[in-house]
Amino acid sequence: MPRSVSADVWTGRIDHTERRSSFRYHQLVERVDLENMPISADRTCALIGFECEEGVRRNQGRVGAAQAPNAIRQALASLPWRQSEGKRLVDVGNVSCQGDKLEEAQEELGQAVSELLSKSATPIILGGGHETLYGHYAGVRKHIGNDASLGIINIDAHFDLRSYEKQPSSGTMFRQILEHDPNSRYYVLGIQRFGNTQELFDKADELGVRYVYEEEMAGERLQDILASLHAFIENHDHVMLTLCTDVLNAAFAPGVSAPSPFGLTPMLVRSLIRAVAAHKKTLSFDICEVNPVLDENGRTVKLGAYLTNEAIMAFLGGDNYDFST
Ligand SMILES: N=CN[C@@H](CCC(=O)O)C(=O)O
Ligand SMILES: [Mn+2]
Ligand SMILES: [Mn+2]
Repeated sequence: MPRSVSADVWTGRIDHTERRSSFRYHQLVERVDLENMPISADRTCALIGFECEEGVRRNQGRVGAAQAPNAIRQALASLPWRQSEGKRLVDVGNVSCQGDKLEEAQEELGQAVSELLSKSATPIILGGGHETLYGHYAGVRKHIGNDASLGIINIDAHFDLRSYEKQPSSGTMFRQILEHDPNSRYYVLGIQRFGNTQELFDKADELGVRYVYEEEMAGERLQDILASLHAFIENHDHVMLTLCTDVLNAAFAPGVSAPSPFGLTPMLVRSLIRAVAAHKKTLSFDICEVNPVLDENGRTVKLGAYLTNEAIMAFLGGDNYDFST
């Protein structure tokens, strides 16, 4: 079971104590116990953190991502809450990796994600290294059953299709999934031509992975990409979305294990998140690889919080947030 976070994490500027139109996240979020959480009648997003960097460590990366869940919460706390009554945000706390027990932590996260889905809440998972995705996936698959088709959309500079023969890591998850699950398909956007070895491109082709290079995503091509994303979503029973923050240009997101000098702009990533999270087939979202230890003046954490806010707003919808067109 996740452990709840301290109330200190959810503090920030207060403009008014009662007028909802002046509320920020920290005035609205409800810290709840997953075990006792009722089935949601209202549209509800549920934050769950995954304090884990063991996958990054195993993948020879730079650790620090385990500190991201609470750092992202603190950055979210002061953002304005612009949703009408009847739209809720709950926080069920953090699952933490103990020592090198990555697989146990991923299982625990999967259990929690599946419980959230069964309570009609939309899981918003704050990673953690990108190994968070495997726990996220396990929870979604448990909830939808083995026969439903699942489209996994990854916004990432990397394929994460490495061999897991020795051990799973933050670079292996999609190969783990595709080699065991015939009903899952993988679409990754933002691939760096020189951020992946030829072996990984070959593996992507072998496993039927659909991918778009970062350099193909600028300008007018975005409309075609959004159309292809829409078609991918339509072709599956359910969809899940994962964001590997290192897909962003290193100038905007220096606080990641493997920065991308030619990465995407925040505005483009925002468009992708809005398009996918607004679709009714999309069940859940995770943000991974934010590393507060490597950050510069909190800018990656802040950007991570803003992109998480975009996902939450798109899931909850409403007059100002109808991104589904
Ligand atoms: N999560 C993925 N990480 C990348 C790291 C690449 C790098 O360190 O350059 C990968 O495994 O390919
Ligand atoms: Mn990546
Ligand atoms: Mn990744």
